[in-house]
Amino acid sequence: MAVSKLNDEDRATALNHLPKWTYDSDSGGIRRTLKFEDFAQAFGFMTRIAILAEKADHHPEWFNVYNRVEIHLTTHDAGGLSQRDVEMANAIDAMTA
Ligand SMILES: C[C@H](O)[C@H](O)[C@H]1CNC2=NC(N)=NC(=O)C2=N1
Repeated sequence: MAVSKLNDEDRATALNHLPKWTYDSDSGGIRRTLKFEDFAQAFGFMTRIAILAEKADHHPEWFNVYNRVEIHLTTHDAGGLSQRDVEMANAIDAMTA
């Protein structure tokens, strides 16, 4: 399914609803860092996201050290932030609320 990059206005609106995420103008994506109690909690979270990502065919870029997970969401096919990233960010927020 074709997916397009959000324009500036739609991106600003989306980011207003995602206060835990930071726009990275260099990459055109959004970032959030999460901290868990320990590695098992962090990895369990990553596993749940991995299942969602496979279903959505939309995959996060991420980095994990012990209890910290740094997530970067961008849409390679669109060359920046798309609605798919916004949906993934919302799913992540819902899972960590
Ligand atoms: C062929 C397949 O649909 C694409 O490569 C999907 C897979 N996962 C993806 N994940 C992300 N983050 N961006 C994409 O453009 C993307 N494309």
